[in-house]
Amino acid sequence: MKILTAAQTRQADAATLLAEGITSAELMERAATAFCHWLQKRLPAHSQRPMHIFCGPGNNGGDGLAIARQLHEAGYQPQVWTLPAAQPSADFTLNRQRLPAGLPCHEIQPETLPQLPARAVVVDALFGTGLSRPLTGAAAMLVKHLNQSEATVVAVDMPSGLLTDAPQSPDSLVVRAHYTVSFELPKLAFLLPQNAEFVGQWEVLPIHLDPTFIHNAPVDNYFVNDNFIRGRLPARNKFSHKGTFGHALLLAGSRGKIGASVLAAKACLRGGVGLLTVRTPAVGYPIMQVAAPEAMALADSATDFVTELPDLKPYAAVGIGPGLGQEHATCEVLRQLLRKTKVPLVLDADALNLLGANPSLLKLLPRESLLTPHPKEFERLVGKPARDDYHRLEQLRTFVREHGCYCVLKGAYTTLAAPDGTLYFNSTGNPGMATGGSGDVLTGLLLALRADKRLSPLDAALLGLYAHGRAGDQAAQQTGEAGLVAGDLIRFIGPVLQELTTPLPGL
Ligand SMILES: NC(=O)C1=CN([C@@H]2O[C@H](COP(=O)(O)OP(=O)(O)OC[C@H]3O[C@@H](n4cnc5c(N)ncnc54)[C@H](OP(=O)(O)O)[C@@H]3O)[C@@H](O)[C@H]2O)[C@@H](O)CC1
Ligand SMILES: Nc1ncnc2c1ncn2[C@@H]1O[C@H](COP(=O)(O)OP(=O)(O)O)[C@@H](O)[C@H]1O
Ligand SMILES: [K+]
Repeated sequence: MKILTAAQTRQADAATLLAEGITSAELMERAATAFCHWLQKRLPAHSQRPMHIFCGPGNNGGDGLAIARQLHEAGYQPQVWTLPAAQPSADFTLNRQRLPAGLPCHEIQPETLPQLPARAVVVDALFGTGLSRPLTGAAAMLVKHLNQSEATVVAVDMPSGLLTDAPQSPDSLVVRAHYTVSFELPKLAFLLPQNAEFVGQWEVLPIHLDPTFIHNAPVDNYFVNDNFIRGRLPARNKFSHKGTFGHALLLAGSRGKIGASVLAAKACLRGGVGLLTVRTPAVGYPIMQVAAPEAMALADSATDFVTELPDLKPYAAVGIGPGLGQEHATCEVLRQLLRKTKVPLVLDADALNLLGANPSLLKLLPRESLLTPHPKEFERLVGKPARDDYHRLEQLRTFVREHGCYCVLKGAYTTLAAPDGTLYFNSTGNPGMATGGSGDVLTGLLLALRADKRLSPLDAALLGLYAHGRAGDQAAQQTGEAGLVAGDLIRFIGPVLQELTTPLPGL
């Protein structure tokens, strides 16, 4: 799914009017109907909860007025509030005129702000994608009032005051919505941690914007949902053998962190690798052999950490990092690996910390390597903290372009950056996965997919992220989010990959 900018959304709007031969008021009516259906499913008219719809001067306000009329017709009793405005938009004016006589509509004044008890439902239709500057005056006063109330707030398209694809100044006022109901495609603002307190739970409803426009629109950002993933994992050929799926090498573990290597090894095996060899410090050798008998283990001559790089000839892909430690000898293993390898690399955890601490290593990074930092590891990699979440995304684009690599910034909506700077925001996963070892499982799974010669680097990375999150979602249904441990994810990798496998075409 593409993520459009605010400007592109306006163009999509215009293209739709042209392609369908409809008026902007008709498209607005469609958006309002979609919103009302969403609300009616959750809040029946007979609930009798007080409802206040706050409308701004533009088309977001126009949506609010159309929503008010439609809800009134469906038996709700909303009250409408408009901001004083010198030049409201044409569709605002039209929908203001179309309000039925029995529907109360007031202009907002400081002394007439309504009481908003906890039972009240607020529809925020003040500003959407047309926001052009921080809120001041009556709008600012109203947003403060909404944010101080205990009412349930549902934002139309955007929480008012939030910009669609750029950070606003830190002291800007923004509505804190519990729900944001938007149209057609997700907005970049919804995917960033710094906006979570404003956006709440978000959803996009289809309003059938022109598919040709969307298809042709050039974008930097994609939202990775089920549709986007379908068709990327081919079914296994009847005559395939373990060589088809590759022999992976994993360098992982140190004393006290052999568990990380076991989690990554098991995830790699469940991710469908043909063969797996794990280079483990001697202390991990018996543990690995017992915990993951399907994997071959190569014991290092050092007891506590990895100090020797095995001969790389047999391997189709190499993963390095989980539980590795940052000993000097281990750093030298990484250096040799970066120099010698000719096959895909997956780098995680301490391998990334070593890269961050040794810029000379970063220069050796082979093209198309896949790095999987969480935000702190990413900060160590680039050497300076991000000003905000938008700046971090820019740092990510710069980093992958400079190093010709793929980089996965982990967290909610884990973001994959491709070497050309395109960003892919993953839609699966849940906060239950914020538990030690989840990242090790991801490394193992990605290693398996990079060893599979049938997959492009991009498809392997997208599939790995999506399947990892989906395994987390399925695991959490059984364990609950708090009860989820990283090992639970591994059990679900196989079934999830099966679900995502492309079936034969139907007859
Ligand atoms: N394709 C779709 O998805 C569809 C989108 N639709 C809806 O249209 C919405 C976009 O409408 P929009 O372009 O009219 O912008 P909107 O957000 O109402 O604000 C613009 C007005 O606010 C003003 N203004 C701006 N900032 C301000 C400030 N800080 N303080 C005070 N005023 C400020 C600005 O004035 P100006 O900047 O010109 O001075 C202008 O008057 C979109 O979010 C969705 O709800 C649907 O109807 C149909 C399908
Ligand atoms: N709130 C969340 N929503 C979705 N996924 C999450 C969330 N928190 C963590 N995750 C996922 O869990 C994994 C955690 O990785 P990481 O921080 O490296 O953990 P560890 O180092 O303990 O293995 C990442 O894949 C991340 O995307
Ligand atoms: K709004």
